[in-house]
Amino acid sequence: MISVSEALDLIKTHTGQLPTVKMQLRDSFGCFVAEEIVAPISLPFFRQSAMDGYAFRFGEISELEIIGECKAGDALDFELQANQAVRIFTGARVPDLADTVVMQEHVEANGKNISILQLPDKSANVREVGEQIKAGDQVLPAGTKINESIIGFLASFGITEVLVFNKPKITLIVTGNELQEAGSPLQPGCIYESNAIMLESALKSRGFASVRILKVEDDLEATKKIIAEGLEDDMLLISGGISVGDYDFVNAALQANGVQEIFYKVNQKPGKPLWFGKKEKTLVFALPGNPASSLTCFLIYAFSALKIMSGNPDIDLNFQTGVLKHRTYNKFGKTLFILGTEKNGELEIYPKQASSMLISYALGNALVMIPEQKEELEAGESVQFLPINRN
Ligand SMILES: Nc1nc2c(c(=O)[nH]1)N[C@H]1C(S)=C(S)[C@@H](COP(=O)(O)OP(=O)(O)OC[C@H]3O[C@@H](n4cnc5c(N)ncnc54)[C@H](O)[C@@H]3O)O[C@H]1N2
Ligand code: MOO
Repeated sequence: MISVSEALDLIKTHTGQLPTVKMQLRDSFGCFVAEEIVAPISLPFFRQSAMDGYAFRFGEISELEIIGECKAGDALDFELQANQAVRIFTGARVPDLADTVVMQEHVEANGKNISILQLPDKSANVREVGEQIKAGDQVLPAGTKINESIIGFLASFGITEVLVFNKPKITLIVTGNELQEAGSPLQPGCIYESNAIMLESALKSRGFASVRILKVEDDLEATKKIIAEGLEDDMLLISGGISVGDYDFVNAALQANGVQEIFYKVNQKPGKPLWFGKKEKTLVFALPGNPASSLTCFLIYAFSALKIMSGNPDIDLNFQTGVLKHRTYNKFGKTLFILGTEKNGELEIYPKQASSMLISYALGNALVMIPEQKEELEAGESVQFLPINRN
């Protein structure tokens, strides 16, 4: 059985970035920029007043004659003399011959004249051309993730579309005869289905909004058919049916669909029977059905692949180091993923850790990784953890 790091390396080897696409700026939130963006214009594009007040030529004279008015959106210019001022408003074009704006609170207005009561510094309250950024300068390097601030900044250049890596389209197939939808009392032998909504939320909260959910009974022919449908998308996630029972049909159905197996089973707990494969552009992760196994395999493996596909340059799992609050055991000779809470770098591990349970996942904020060769860890020993459930 391969190790966690071997599995991650195989995923990296077999996963590529999706093609780039020109996307409308308004739709680009969370996408990764595929090429450097340079400023098409300088910002500000023209000299602007930063205050409501009066534009004038800085000098000795404090009594000024108002010769006109310029409000935001006007394209006017004025031939200003040293003893003249223009009434001006925030965002309006500053006359070429004016170099300073005095805010209106600092003058006394007497009809067509003003007296400056408090002289500002020379050049005060004038936003110069290119003060923020000059035409041709770099706005963003390739690989930047687009957020709301960036969308606002790009919009201020008049940019309406950006070249980004496409976001993967994902199909999630949920298998299992025992799975019942919420809304009616549980039937004998059944459980409420919870992996679909959990994985859908995990995807959506990480910016992967294109998720189609399909459900199938434990039946080989039906599983083959639904997998063929799921293979249309960039990633196929399958929950359950990947173990060795007589009613686990996913492995056989993947093979029947010509999906190439890259690995099956990782030396870890939970999530041992993870299956990873590929058919043409589609990556397939068959996640073990136990809820904690499914989520762990999603967080460690499927999410790593999604990051690569979407052009995220930060493809590593961002493990952090913390110290254990209690002695902890690993009796399995496998990499153990266990849940706990982390506070100021100290990790308290929950007592209930099982692949069938979500209780510790739901309460925890840290997925702690215990290496396979470690049988016993002392209180105070350092371990790696992945922050989870933080926002
Ligand atoms: N003889 C062996 N049996 C099992 C082995 C093994 O090596 N030899 N491995 C065990 C491990 S480890 C895991 S993990 C599970 C994985 O099984 P499957 O991927 O085939 O999953 P299922 O059998 O379909 O379901 C397992 C478990 O999870 C519940 N489940 C499934 N889907 C959902 C869902 N959508 N929502 C909520 N709960 C779900 C299901 O009812 C089962 O209880 O295999 C072990 N067996
Ligand atoms: O690998 Mo399974 O997830 O231990 O129950």
